[in-house]
Amino acid sequence: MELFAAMERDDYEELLFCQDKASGLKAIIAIHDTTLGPALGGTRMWTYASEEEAIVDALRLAKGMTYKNAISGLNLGGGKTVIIGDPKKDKNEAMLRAFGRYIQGLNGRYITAEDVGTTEEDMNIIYQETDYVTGTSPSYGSSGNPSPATAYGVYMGMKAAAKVAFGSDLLEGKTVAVQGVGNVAYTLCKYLHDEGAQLIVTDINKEAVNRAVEAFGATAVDPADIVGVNCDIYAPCALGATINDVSLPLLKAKVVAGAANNQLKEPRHGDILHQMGIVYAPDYVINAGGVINIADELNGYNKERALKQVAKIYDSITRVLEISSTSGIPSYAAADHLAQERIASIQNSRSTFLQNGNHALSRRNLRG
Ligand SMILES: NC(=O)C1=CN([C@@H]2O[C@H](COP(=O)(O)OP(=O)(O)OC[C@H]3O[C@@H](n4cnc5c(N)ncnc54)[C@H](O)[C@@H]3O)[C@@H](O)[C@H]2O)C=CC1
Ligand SMILES: CC(C)CC(=O)C(=O)O
Repeated sequence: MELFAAMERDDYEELLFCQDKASGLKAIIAIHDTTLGPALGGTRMWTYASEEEAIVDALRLAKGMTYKNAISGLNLGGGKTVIIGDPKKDKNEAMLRAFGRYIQGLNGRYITAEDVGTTEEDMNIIYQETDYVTGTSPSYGSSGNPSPATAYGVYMGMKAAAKVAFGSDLLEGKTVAVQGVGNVAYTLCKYLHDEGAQLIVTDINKEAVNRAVEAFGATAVDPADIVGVNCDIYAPCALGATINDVSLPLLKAKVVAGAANNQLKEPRHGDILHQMGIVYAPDYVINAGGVINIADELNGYNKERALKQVAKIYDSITRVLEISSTSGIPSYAAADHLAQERIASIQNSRSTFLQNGNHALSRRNLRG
């Protein structure tokens, strides 16, 4: 893989490879863009088939965070980490602490949190080594695991998409097919069940499926069958790239709205969804609840204030779908325009001189 070419394509700032032989740490921190502020994005631990697959995932996820944070109105840039390994077998305290020291070395350019394969307890361990970690336990004054806030945002965004597709945002009586019933999707299923939606679920983890069947009376199907089931709404809530050439012809839903990052394998799959008349709630808009919640931590966490912000995902999805409809462009493209516009407007605003610690004048004053 040509690393610099890959970074140049989407103008990444930095790619950091972190290795610690004793603990087994092999991590990749990708920082895409810090125009709006420090890069904030979670740490994913996964058993990648190859180092290249891990790098590509880190890069794609980091760029997604830049756009997510921008469109959500946050003063944060985009970054993400992947740790190569099986979170059930390979994770250990020394590894997380070694990783924490790498984050500390970035001196605030990157702030981490949970993603697939990492937990609130892991963030508490990382916190032993760095200040630049969020999603630690509430006892540390933090907002805790971001998944419930993410689920709430997905629920609100799904309602907004349903309004466009079905003329009403009521989900009662609608059938929702959920791919992956992990941390986010379990809470999402609770919201949907409470509103009277019917659930069809799948997961590669049997326990996760059983939990949703028992709690919400969901119907379970095999992972290979979920995309083709008869349903009104399809909610991808596992890993990325599941909207692709294989899944698209099978899709029967009128709406795609779920928590997973990077749902479209390639942008052209978003074009196909648009041509098929399927209402697609762009992933990084609908799943921003976790980062919106966590961003509130940086000002001293207030749950009520944070969840009010998360609820606005309903308006963000409505706006994106309106632009898509009036401009005749796919919804993912409408979202990209809005995110790019915000970054450009900050980048292009007049840069008036402000004396700060980094300027030569201040350094001279400090030296006396
Ligand atoms: N946790 C959060 O706050 C946020 C999560 N996301 C994204 O949402 C998605 C889910 O995240 P979490 O719920 O936190 O992760 P999780 O690890 O708790 O849940 C993912 C679930 O998907 C299942 N899965 C994996 N591959 C599958 C497949 N091929 N078919 C069916 N099931 C499969 C896993 O067994 C697991 O139960 C991820 O893409 C994540 O990046 C996005 C924004 C925030
Ligand atoms: C705070 C995290 C939930 C942010 C993140 O990594 C994401 O939104 O994917």
